[in-house]
Amino acid sequence: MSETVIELRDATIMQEQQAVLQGVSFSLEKSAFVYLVGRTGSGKSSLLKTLYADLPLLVGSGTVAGFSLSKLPTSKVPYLRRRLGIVFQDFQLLSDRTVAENLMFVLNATGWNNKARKQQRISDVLSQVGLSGAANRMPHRLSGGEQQRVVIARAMLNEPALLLADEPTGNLDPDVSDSIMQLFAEINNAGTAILMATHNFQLLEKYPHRVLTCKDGALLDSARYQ
Ligand SMILES: Nc1ncnc2c1ncn2[C@@H]1O[C@H](COP(=O)(O)OP(=O)(O)OP(=O)(O)O)[C@@H](O)[C@H]1O
Repeated sequence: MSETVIELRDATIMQEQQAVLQGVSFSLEKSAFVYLVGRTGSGKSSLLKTLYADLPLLVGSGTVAGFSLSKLPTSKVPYLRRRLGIVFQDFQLLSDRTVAENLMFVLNATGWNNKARKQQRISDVLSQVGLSGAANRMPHRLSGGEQQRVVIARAMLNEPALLLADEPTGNLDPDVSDSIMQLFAEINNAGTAILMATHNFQLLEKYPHRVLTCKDGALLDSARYQ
C-alpha cells in the first residue's frame, strides 16, 4: 500500500471569505514530485498555505502528513508543520545569525534538546545540501543559491514527509536553479514528497513530473489526462 502525504477532497481554497479554488481533489503519495502551476493570482500560494494550515480548510476535507486539516486546532499546527519542510522564494534566513545558528534556532523551537544530536543533525543537513563548510558563515555572505540551499537544509531538519516549495528558484539564475532541482531530486529519491509551485516552464520541460494547474478557479491534474 502506498502512503499518502496529501489528500484533499472537494476542498474550497479561500482568501478573505472569497473562494480562490473550488472542488479541489487530489492526492500525493510518499514518493511524489509534483509541480503546481498557474497564472499570477490563480491560487498556488493559497493552496500551499491551506496545506500548511496558514489558511483554514472550511469546505471539503483534507489530510496532510496524517493531520486532518478541517477543524485542526491551533495547538496542533506546530506538530503538522514539523512534518513539513517549507521553502519560499525569498530566503527568510535570520540575518544576524550564522548558518548553524539559523538551523539551531529551528531545532530548539521544535523540541530538540540533546546538544550533540543537534550538532550532528546540523552537520548532516548541511552536508546533504552540499554546504558542509558554511556552518559559521553569515547568510548575507552567501550567494543566492547557497542561501536557498541553507533554507532547504533548514526545511529538512525534522526529516519531513513532504516539502512544500513556493517559487524556490524564482530569484536564481538558470544554472543555480538546475542545481536546486538536482538537490530536490535527491531529497525526493530519499523518500520526501515534493510539491513545488513555479512559473518556470523550462524546469517543467527539463525535469518532467506530474503537474497540477490552477485555472479558472479549479485545479487540473495532469495525472488524470495521461
Ligand atoms: N492575504 C490575502 N488576502 C486577501 N486576498 C488574497 C491574499 N493573498 C492572495 N489573495 C488573493 O487570492 C487570489 C490567489 O492568490 P495567490 O497568491 O494564491 O495566487 P498565486 O497563484 O500564488 O499567484 P503568484 O503566482 O503571483 O504568487 C488572488 O486573487 C489574490 O489577490
